[in-house]
Amino acid sequence: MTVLEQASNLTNTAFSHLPIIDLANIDSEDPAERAALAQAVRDACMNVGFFYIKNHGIPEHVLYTAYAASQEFFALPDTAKAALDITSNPGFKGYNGVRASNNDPSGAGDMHEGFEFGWEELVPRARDEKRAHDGPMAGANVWPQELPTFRTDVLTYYHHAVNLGKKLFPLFAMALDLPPHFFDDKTRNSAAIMRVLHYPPQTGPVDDRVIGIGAHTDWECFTILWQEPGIQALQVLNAKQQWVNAPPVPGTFVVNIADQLSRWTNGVFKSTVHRAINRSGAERYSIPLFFGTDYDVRLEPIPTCVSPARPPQYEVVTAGEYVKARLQATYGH
Ligand SMILES: O=C(O)CCC(=O)C(=O)O
Ligand SMILES: [Fe+2]
Repeated sequence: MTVLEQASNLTNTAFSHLPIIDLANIDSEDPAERAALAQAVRDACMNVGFFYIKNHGIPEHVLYTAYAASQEFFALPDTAKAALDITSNPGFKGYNGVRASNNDPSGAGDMHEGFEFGWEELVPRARDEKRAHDGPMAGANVWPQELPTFRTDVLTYYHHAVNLGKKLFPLFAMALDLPPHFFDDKTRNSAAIMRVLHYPPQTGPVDDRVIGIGAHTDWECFTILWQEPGIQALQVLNAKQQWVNAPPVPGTFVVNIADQLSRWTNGVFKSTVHRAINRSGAERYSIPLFFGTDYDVRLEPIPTCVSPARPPQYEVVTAGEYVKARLQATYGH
């Protein structure tokens, strides 16, 4: 079945859990195995917009080191974190405090603090060609001077996650009836933003307008999310408007389709609403990587996703313009 045939046959059943996709065959030489994997990805992207991936290949110690570094960062005094405030750096890099962001326009501020950074070589370069095309999103990363290994600890995980993201694009391409390398020349410059997040526990009565992160969709192509083990917080909205829990599953990441890929696929892939509430009583940390296309790519509908019966649904914008507009709305500047 072509991608559009499958899209027009969708029954819109409300999902009750997120599928788990095993990436063990991602490098398989066997076309049948790769096709089966691409079909599983297509089903998940059309029906849910979210899935877990296992056998992703990122070593546990890399994750643990980034996690430990983020705990140290958020334990710094407020003055040290405020010195890196996201509103004083171009290109939305740096720290945002508790309730400084608001992902749900009907909310009153997200109950988390975060720290954002984008592409940077592990060995810094005076002029990084990969950053020369960032346009509206241009701006260097900032790092806490108090923690000498923080930069390396989180950037090491960043590079692993970016490499994993690059391996997912051929699967998305195959799922969309495109040649496997369709996205290669649109993802040369790794427009990928990582955010380390800290959610204080919310106990007792909770104002629904002030939750960990309010209901939202993500803005890039897809997100690869690491969640703190053992703490349920993430919830995903299904077609019946029910919140479905997406608990951490050991050895997996959550992957979700975001707005760029949904717009690019003319709505064939779903960018699904989600939120997080930490009612566990303990601190919670999570680390999303938002993987976009190069910021100068125009999000024109992919040809396999358009037909007379399914005309283009979205205005064409560049990826950078789209992300910047959403960041401005969320951080209020
Ligand atoms: O922390 C989480 O589980 C979700 C974070 C999230 O949705 C986001 O940062 O966009
Ligand atoms: Fe999100």
